[in-house]
Amino acid sequence: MSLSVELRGVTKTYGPVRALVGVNARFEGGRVSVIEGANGSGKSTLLSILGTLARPTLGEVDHGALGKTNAEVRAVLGWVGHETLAYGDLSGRENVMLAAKLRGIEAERGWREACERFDLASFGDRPIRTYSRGQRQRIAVAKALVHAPSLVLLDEPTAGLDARSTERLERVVREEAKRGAVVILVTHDPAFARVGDVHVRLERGRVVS
Ligand SMILES: Nc1ncnc2c1ncn2[C@@H]1O[C@H](COP(=O)(O)OP(=O)(O)OP(=O)(O)O)[C@@H](O)[C@H]1O
Repeated sequence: MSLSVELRGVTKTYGPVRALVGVNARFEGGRVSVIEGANGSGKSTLLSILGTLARPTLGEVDHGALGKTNAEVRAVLGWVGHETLAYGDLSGRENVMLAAKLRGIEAERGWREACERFDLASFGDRPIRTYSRGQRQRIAVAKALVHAPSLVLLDEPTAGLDARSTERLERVVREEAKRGAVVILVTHDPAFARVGDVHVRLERGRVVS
């Protein structure tokens, strides 16, 4: 069954601020969708609503076969937000293995695959608190994808990445879509945005294309 997420008339307000206004959009599995727009246009808010991490003030979100309840959707969610959540005293390897275990994946296999995919071997055994920003980001993405999630939501995933890591991430993002996942990302990087099959542009909380 093909996967999708659909928003119908989604509005999100924070007090007097209208972060999203009547958004209708459908995101299909097997494609990479890129959300674009200026600072404050509502991109992160949209991603949080798609990931069940925020609730719309008005309107509906239909996750279809991804799940009916928030818990069901979160079980198949791979999320990278602005803060890279990781245990600083544990190594990258331990962080990825823990994420794998929590998701019911065999930890060693989870690490091996992540290590190959994101080239983590050279720093994987050091504590995360000693990492550079880009190294942290690579671990964050590796952790998010360790369970082959069906819904992949990435908020500025190239933050801190060098050209080589950005290219690697582009390949990974395509692979995730190829296996059928709904992949939606936010980026300010025009070169990386070309990974998108579909582009959704927000202006002051409204979809303009
Ligand atoms: N928790 C919050 N409380 C109050 N206002 C908020 C909150 N979160 C977001 N906003 C406001 O909602 C609007 C949309 O914010 P959002 O973070 O979705 O924008 P964005 O397009 O992701 O921006 P950026 O490109 O800067 O990351 C902004 O005006 C922001 O100030």
